[in-house]
Amino acid sequence: MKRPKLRKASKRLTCHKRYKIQKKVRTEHHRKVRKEAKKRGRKKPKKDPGVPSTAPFKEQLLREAEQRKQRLEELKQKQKLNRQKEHEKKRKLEAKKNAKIKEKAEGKVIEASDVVLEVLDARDPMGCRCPQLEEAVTCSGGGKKLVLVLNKIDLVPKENLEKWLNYLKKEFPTVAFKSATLMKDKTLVRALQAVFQLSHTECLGTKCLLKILQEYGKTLNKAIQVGVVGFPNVGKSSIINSLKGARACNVGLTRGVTKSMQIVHTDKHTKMLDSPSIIADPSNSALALALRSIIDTEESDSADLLEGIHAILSHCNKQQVIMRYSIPDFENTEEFLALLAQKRGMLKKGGVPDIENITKVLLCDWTGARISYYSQPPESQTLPPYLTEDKIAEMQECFNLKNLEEENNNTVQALKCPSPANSIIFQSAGMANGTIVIEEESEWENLETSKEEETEEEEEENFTESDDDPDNLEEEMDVEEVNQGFIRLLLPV
Ligand SMILES: Nc1nc2c(ncn2[C@@H]2O[C@H](COP(=O)(O)OP(=O)(O)OP(=O)(O)O)[C@@H](O)[C@H]2O)c(=O)[nH]1
Repeated sequence: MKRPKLRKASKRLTCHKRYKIQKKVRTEHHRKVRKEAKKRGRKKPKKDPGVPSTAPFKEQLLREAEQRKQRLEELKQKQKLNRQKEHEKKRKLEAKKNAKIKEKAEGKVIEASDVVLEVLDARDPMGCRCPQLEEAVTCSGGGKKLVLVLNKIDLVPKENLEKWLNYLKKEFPTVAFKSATLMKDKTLVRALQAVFQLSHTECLGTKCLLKILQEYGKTLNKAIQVGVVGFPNVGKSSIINSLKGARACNVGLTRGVTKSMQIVHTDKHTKMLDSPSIIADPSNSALALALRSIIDTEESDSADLLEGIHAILSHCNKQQVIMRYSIPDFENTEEFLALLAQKRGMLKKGGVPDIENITKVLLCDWTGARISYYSQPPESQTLPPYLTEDKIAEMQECFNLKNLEEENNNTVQALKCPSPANSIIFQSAGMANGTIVIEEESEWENLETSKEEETEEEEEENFTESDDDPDNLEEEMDVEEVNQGFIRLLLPV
């Protein structure tokens, strides 16, 4: 009797049959791949077999090939030169355009102001001075005054600051200033100011600056307009905010935050005019362009940015740079950037250092609020050609210079400064040529708000400002630091 089938028949094949099928699949696949490659055309370039040694006129053929190669290279070189020439032409055209706008725009801010505050970064005061601006104010007639505001004094050693104050006061009345850099969340700021007296919110020199402006207003017997002018990121808006005691103007790590002219009333008799920064002239040195020009994240040429970093590094003490950034010794700028990108975790796919981004971050760092470096004033006082002894006396007239010196001394005493050992020595490139560019049709934007509007704005600000906004990065970091400090202080020790 036949046994009933309990299970399904097994699908097992003999090895011979299985290998045969596998081989067939493989050859089919190869055939298909070859066919497709043939359809697409050859991908690999054919290897040049060279000239066989038996060929007649071999030497002549080789010479001709060499000549062809040379001609091709010459052509490439020519094209490169042409491109460079065009680039240069474009730059010159832009400079001319800026110079044309300058005549009108410069007139606008200077014309509108009774006093012009030229804001200088205390780390490189000479590099922030713009001869075109100083000449325009001192030679404008009409009794306009120019006052230098030495801002970011918290980033240079005390002795260096004193040297600069001594140097600059011989040319223009100079005020030492430290702006309040934490002015985002006003409620938090007020609370912290009241409880912990945090240095970020603390500004120094406000009393002194307001006093000299008010005194000048009194001598003129009218409300005065004060133009705040300077290169990008020197702290123009921060100074106005500090004088106002509130965040009236936008402040940011990136350069060129202020895009239009703005009016802020600090008191009944003083109107501050915040203006977009002076545009550095393309004829400036690479160092001046690196520190004083606006970095456009989309348009800036990465070769120019790299040249900028190279210029900064070559004007610094290498050992101090290595210590400041805690990186190993480096041979050149590219290596420095690669090491720093690795240290900061700025890597692209495959762990490749993101040189482009680290370059931009670094350039912002050098005009921002963190890196401490300092330059020395010139050994002897040489007046710029537009500044005579008479002009100096005219600029100092109506100001109580003795009082100003005392106030500056008080500011210096109250200041917490980095020691020279924690600061990088830097060699300035000297004054930077520039033009004040404001669009012809641009109007003054009145930022004066009523108290109610201010509180509304405040609430809105706290909700609308994106946490990811790179412009607010620093302020965010500060808030975070503050919060951490806050928590630390609240925790039991
Ligand atoms: N440490 C320190 N940082 C400051 C001081 N003043 C301003 N800053 C910082 O410098 C950066 C630039 O300040 P802004 O007030 O935006 O400078 P600005 O000149 O108005 O800049 P633009 O609008 O780009 O021309 C910001 O990150 C500020 O927080 C200061 O006295 N000390």
